[in-house]
Amino acid sequence: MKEYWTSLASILGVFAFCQTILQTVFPPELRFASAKLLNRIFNCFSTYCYFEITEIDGVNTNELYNAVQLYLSSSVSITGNRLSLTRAVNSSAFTFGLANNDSIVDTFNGVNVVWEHVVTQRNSQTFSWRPLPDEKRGFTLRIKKNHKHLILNSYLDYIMEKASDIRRKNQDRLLYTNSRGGSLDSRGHPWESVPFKHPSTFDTLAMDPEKKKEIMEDLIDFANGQSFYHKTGRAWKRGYLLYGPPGTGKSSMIAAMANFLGYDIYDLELTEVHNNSELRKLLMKTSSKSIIVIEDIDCSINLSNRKKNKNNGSAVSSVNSVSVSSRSYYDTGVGGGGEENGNSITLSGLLNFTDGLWSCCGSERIFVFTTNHIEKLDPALLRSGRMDMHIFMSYCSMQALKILLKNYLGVDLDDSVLKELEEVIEMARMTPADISEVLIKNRRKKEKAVDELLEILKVRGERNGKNGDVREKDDGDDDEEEEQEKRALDSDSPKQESEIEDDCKEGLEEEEKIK
Ligand SMILES: Nc1ncnc2c1ncn2[C@@H]1O[C@H](COP(=O)(O)OP(=O)(O)OP(=O)(O)O)[C@@H](O)[C@H]1O
Ligand SMILES: [Mg+2]
Repeated sequence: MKEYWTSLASILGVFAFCQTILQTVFPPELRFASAKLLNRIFNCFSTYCYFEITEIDGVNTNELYNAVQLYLSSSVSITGNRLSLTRAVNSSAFTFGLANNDSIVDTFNGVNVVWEHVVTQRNSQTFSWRPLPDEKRGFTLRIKKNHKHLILNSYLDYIMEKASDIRRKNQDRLLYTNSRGGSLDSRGHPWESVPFKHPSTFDTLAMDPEKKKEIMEDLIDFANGQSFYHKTGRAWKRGYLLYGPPGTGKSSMIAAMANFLGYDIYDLELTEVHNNSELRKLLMKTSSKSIIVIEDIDCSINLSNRKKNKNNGSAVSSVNSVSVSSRSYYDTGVGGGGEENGNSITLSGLLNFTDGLWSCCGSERIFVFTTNHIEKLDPALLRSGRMDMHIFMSYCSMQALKILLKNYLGVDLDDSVLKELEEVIEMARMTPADISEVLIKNRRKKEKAVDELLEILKVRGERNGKNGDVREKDDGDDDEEEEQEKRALDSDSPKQESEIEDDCKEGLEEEEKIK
């Protein structure tokens, strides 16, 4: 041991001596190069190697830095003496961290490594096309050279995995939005986030239990399907289309999905996206284990079917255009849309977003589109691979009503009352949103709630019966669902503008009636 210390002292002595010689002998312009050379020589004799993990890697935020920070936060909270303590805006969780320029020893597979948190002031003259934080932060990992190949890769994988576990467990899941348009924040992110705290779950969701079970199983299969997707050569992603009248629980279903899987939500506001490349950049900045949502896809953008040019008898696909709603509904951009004007995204851009090469630049991602009018969507958008599962959110059925009664009033009703409700529920065509309003209003007086609900259902049922806009009971929701989908999927031929106009009017009239 004594010999070891003696040789170490002599090496350091030689190093200091060489540096002094350099300072005095070499002119200042050569000093930097000679110091670098000396460092290299010293590194050859050192038994350690060092890895710098900077917070910002060129122009992008370094995911590994965030992962290390989170990973170390779990161990420093137990072992550290001097800790930094942070709480992100709108977050309910405190995060421990290594204090600036402090270090900690970690052990992996019996090997000790040292992490140092290095914080320096950023040179104010550094040129950057976007604002950078004042401080330059990074972690330095020190590993013995002979352990490097043994642990480095598996250790980093382990850190990434552990960090995402911690993130999911400790941190609030996040709801991201692109409301800032395409502009980036100081860390290079186009998305803004807030903690996601929607209380909707599959338990609170009122819908047919069989259908609910099917969706839950599909989600579980997806989340556990890494090896399956790999084996079959498919990108690990899945698309769900939720369609049905307003107030039937489409947004609630998305929240329930996110809560069920523990995923973040990216709520993509298409009207804020200016062109295809911006759409691609947004996609690239989404993380794995997330749900990417485009709500009311038929309203936020103007979808024209893939127009077929019937000239010369041949069906040629022309401009596949999706114009943002800042333009008029009927200004579909045909012939004039596209990326050229710099202010519209094209249908092919949207299709590639969901199923192109770029769509798999991350993994384990779910796309959810919602619409009140499935028939207005281009069949290309609905095909399997893009929207793998089409889920019809229907008016309140008896099964769904039972769930609402249980959740809102906390009671199982008598068979006689249930029978009365069953007789009128289908004909009334009320949405779960309408029904829950009645129940919320009277939640302290349960009997009154049921009486009032029965009354309203009867009145609505009679009115619908008189208007004749409800088919026979046995014609039910399934048929409606099938018919809507069939219409949407069969509509390969383009709609005339007059047809679109009729659709739109019909939709508005229907919504008025529902209200
Ligand atoms: N199936 C349902 N189960 C439980 N609650 C529901 C359901 N549908 C609607 N609700 C209630 O109604 C409210 C509105 O529902 P939600 O926003 O999910 O409807 P939506 O289908 O997304 O409507 P829109 O098409 O207008 O966006 C929710 O806050 C929820 O409380
Ligand atoms: Mg909604």
